[in-house]
Amino acid sequence: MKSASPSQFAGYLWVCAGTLLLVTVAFMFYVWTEKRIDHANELRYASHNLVEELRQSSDDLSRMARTYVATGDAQYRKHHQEIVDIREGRAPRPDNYQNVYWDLVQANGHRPRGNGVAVPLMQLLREAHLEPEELALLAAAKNESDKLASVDIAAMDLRDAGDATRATAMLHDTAYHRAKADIMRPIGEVNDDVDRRTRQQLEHAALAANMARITFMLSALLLVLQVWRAKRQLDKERNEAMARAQRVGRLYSALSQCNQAIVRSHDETELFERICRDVVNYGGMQMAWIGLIDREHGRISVAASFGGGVEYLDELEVSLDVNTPAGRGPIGLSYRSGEPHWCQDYQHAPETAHWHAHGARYGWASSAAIPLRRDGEIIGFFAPYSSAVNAFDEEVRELLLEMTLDIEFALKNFDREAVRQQADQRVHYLAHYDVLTGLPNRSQLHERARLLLEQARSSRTPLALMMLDLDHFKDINDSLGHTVGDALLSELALRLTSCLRDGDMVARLGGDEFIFVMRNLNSGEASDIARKLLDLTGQSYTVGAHDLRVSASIGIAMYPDDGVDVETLLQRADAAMYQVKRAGRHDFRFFTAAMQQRAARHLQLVNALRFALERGQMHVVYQPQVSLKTGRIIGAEALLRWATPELGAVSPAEFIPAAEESGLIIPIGEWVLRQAVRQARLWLDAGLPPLVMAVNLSAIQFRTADLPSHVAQVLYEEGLPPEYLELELTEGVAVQDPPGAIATMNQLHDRGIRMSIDDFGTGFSSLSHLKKFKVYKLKIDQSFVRDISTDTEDKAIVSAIINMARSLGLTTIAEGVETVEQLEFLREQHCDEIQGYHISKPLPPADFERLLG
Ligand SMILES: Nc1nc2c(ncn2[C@@H]2O[C@@H]3COP(=O)(O)O[C@H]4[C@@H](O)[C@H](n5cnc6c(=O)[nH]c(N)nc65)O[C@@H]4COP(=O)(O)O[C@H]3[C@H]2O)c(=O)[nH]1
Repeated sequence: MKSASPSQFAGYLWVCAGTLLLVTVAFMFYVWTEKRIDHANELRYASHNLVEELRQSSDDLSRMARTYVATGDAQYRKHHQEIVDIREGRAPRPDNYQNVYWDLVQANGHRPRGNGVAVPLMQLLREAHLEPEELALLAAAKNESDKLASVDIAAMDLRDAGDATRATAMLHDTAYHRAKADIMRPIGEVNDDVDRRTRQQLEHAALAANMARITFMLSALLLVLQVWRAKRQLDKERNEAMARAQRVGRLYSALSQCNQAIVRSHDETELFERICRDVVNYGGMQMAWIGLIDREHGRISVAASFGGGVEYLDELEVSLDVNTPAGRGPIGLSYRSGEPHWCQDYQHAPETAHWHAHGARYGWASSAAIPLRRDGEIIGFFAPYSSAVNAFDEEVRELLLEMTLDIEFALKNFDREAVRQQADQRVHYLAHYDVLTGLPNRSQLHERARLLLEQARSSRTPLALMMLDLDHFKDINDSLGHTVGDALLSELALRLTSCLRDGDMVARLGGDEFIFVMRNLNSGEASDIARKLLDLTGQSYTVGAHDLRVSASIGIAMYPDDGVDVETLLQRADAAMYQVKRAGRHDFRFFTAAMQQRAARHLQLVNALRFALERGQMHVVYQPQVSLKTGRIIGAEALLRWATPELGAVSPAEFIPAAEESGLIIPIGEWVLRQAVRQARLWLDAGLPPLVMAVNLSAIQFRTADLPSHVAQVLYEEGLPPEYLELELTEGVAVQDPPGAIATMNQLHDRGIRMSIDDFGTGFSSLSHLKKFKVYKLKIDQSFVRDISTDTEDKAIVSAIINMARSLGLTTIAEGVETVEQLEFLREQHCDEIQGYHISKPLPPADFERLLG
């Protein structure tokens, strides 16, 4: 799949050019060697001509001399002289001088014209590239010839002198012949030598020419080969360019498919699958997979795959651990470098060695590992495989990287979408569920309860709606903190859920209030379940270091008897639950019509109480407290009275609990305290006998953080010494948080304020606690006093309380004393003080003053 780069074809062209140069050089060498042969032949020819000219000139001189001697014709002597002159370079050489000078003369009857250059023959011979030995032989021959020419001249002179016979003899005698032979022999030797030398040169030149020819032919062949290769390469490159163009086109369509996949995918898994499919179908890859990092196990798990040979992944072992072979592959390398890894030759690359055998089965020839990032962190890898080596050229890499960027972009979008969906789900959850317990909240309760009611209606079956509220749960929150309270509620929610049957529901309305909606349940079964719930709630809770116990109050409303809609049933279960609370808590009750009235009354009271003080509807009355020892009034209990035009006079026994439950007891109680303290000061100022003013303090008031300082402040502002004030506390103040109650009592005591325990005997005070309380008086509840004249048990209780108080050094006062009998019994038992109608009903201040006076 790899395309040859253009430079490779250019390389081939360069090789062709080089080969062409070689061909040219070989050819030139060949031409040169051929020329060398010609040159050698030429030299040989020239040498032969010159040597021949020496021989011929010598012969011509002899012939001229002999002819002259024979004929006496002067021209021959002239010729003789001309030949000598030409040979010595004294006369110009004839234009077309042939060696046979005489023949020239004879041919046209004219003497040869001397148009050539006058050069001595010996000089020409010296320039004829002859060997020195050859030149020496020719010089010797020339010398002999010159000598013989002198003999010729002497013979011709003799002829001129008339002695033709002797002249002829001189030119034909043995000496002449011998001299001639001495000329011819070296010339022959030189000729032979030149021939031999030339032959040698020719042989060398021929050898070189052959070599040059072979070189030329071979290089020409090579050139043809190179041209063929270049042509083939060019075709290959052209084909590859076309294939690349097609592949790039495919990859672009893969990229476009990838973008479509991003748009169309709804989640990560779908996207990954589409990407793998597109890169195979459109991107020309054989197989592709996406693996995600499994950080827990330090390996890669396949998230999506597509293509031929995906079975490869079944047994694939890839890790990120550099210490294992499976962690040193392309993915491991990419993970550690943070860069894509391109393995262009899968079967031979060292990094894929671990998978060579496995990959060979599927024909992988190249592979890539491209990191996928989310928020900058590598979360996985995109791994395309190809059956061609070098599949990942620049374009493919760029496109794959672009695809990867697109995938990362999509992941970011999915994350945003997921965050948005999570936020939506969270909003939905918060709208329908209670965060602390995971139970349905009020809105979900309404929705589901409506459905359950629908079902009950259509199946004509009963349905119970129960409201469970923890007793004094606020005390746990206040004393141990909300974390402990929350933990307890969570645990409680689990317990309550365990009681549910399929299709029933429990919801938390907030605080410590839980609602159950239970289908197909008659009142008997509802009672059983309520008991079970009370039992479950009452079991101990271990929260951190605390071992806690709580109780609950449950109100039950039944469909269809008590109501047919959620609102009504809720309201009625609430009324029933309220009644349980009023009746002492830790119980369950079914709704009754009377309850409804009471609940309505309660609501009416609370609403009216809000405006009672500002509308001046309240006042305080005072009931005297008498010492049994002296019979004198030693104190007064301040008792609140409330009357409205609509409700008339309302009993404190009715409105005080309503004020406590609504929290209104705080401002009202403060008002009473101030009124009572102010009244005590007025009586002191009026010079009446000093008495202790007893003021009822609700448990809720007692638990306000700044109570001691507030009381001290009121005393200070009203100018009453603290010893004239007595706070009547109920036993309940210490039940929830004994250490806290003791601390408050200590602070009050430190400020000189007295405290008594009201209604003693009705609560759960333990003696051990009582010892720690800084109270000075116990007030025996009137329920015991009422029947002491007739009921022996009450007698015993009252007697026990008085004795116990005495042993603790506490004063006792009996309330609700209405008869002499009661008074007598109390006196017998050494009760210290009494209070009751027998002495006086609670009185307005003026009446009280009269009583004192
Ligand atoms: N049958 C009968 N009753 C007698 C007799 N002598 C006194 N009483 C009544 O007994 C109650 C005594 O007050 P308590 O036990 O503190 O019980 C009080 C007290 O707990 C609460 N209360 C009244 N005023 C206040 C107040 O200002 N603050 C607080 N926190 N509670 C108050 O309301 C309760 C009821 O108060 P009252 O209706 O005023 O009722 C008073 C009083 O009128 C008697 O011989 N026979």
